[in-house]
Amino acid sequence: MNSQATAAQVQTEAPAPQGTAGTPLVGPGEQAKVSARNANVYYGDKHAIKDVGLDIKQNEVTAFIGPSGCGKSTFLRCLNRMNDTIDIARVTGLITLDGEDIYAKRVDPVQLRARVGMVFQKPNPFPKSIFENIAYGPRIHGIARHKDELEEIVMTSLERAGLLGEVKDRLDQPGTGLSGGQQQRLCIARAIAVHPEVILMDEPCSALDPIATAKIEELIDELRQNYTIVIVTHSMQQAARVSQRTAFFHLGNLVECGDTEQIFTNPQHRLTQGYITGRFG
Ligand SMILES: Nc1ncnc2c1ncn2[C@@H]1O[C@H](COP(=O)(O)OP(=O)(O)OP(=O)(O)O)[C@@H](O)[C@H]1O
Repeated sequence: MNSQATAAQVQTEAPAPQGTAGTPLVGPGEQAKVSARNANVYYGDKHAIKDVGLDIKQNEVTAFIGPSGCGKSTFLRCLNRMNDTIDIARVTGLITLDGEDIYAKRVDPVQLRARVGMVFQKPNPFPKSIFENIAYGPRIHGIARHKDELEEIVMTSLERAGLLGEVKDRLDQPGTGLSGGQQQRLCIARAIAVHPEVILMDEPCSALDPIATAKIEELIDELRQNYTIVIVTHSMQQAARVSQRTAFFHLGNLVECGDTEQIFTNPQHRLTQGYITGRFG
């Protein structure tokens, strides 16, 4: 695209992004794995997420970027009802998984969170053995019927999380004794063990060194063959490396969402351009 066209397409108005509140964002014939329409989140009087509409495609990595406090984590938590655990949080609008309203009365949030797993900023293994960290979820969700099956799930999950080789001889040792990067991969293995369809990651590398970060990024790329992944990140380099789609948030608005390459090379909104070029944020 030439620079004239680019300049013409960069909007100069304040963030009232067209098409983010309710229009379908996936192409014709495409089914979004997760969709939001007119999603709002309030913490008491504070309006933290404002009329957001977004489609998340299956087997892709979608990155949420934007300045601190813009609502990335709040919106991420809408996608598996983690905001339910915050007393003052209120969510309105429609959020669907495979077309079904996840806030419908019949939906059990615990079952939902097995389908839409979460990995947090700080690795948070349970104070139990490596084996038990993984086995706990399948056991309480009734996924494994007997011991052999449980062992199989633990091994497969560790393998998929790229951790099996490092821990196979110490499965009975505490998960908290692993390095930070290993702990985060253990948390990813724990999420995988209950057979999720979507994995939400809230700044999963922010507590890790560059080598551990690179391992998690490689893992994210592998995992998207089998899962739909949404990642909140402060690192634009990370968003560019791991995601196929990027959504830029600002002051609770979804300003722009598109192919990652387009967002980073040809953003449509001046706020996105300002953020990715480091002019604010
Ligand atoms: N539990 C809460 N109670 C009240 N306000 C909250 C709560 N959590 C978040 N907020 C507010 O909602 C807004 C969005 O916060 P959120 O953590 O979602 O932003 P973020 O983009 O993820 O920020 P960061 O990049 O710094 O993690 C902020 O103004 C924040 O202060």
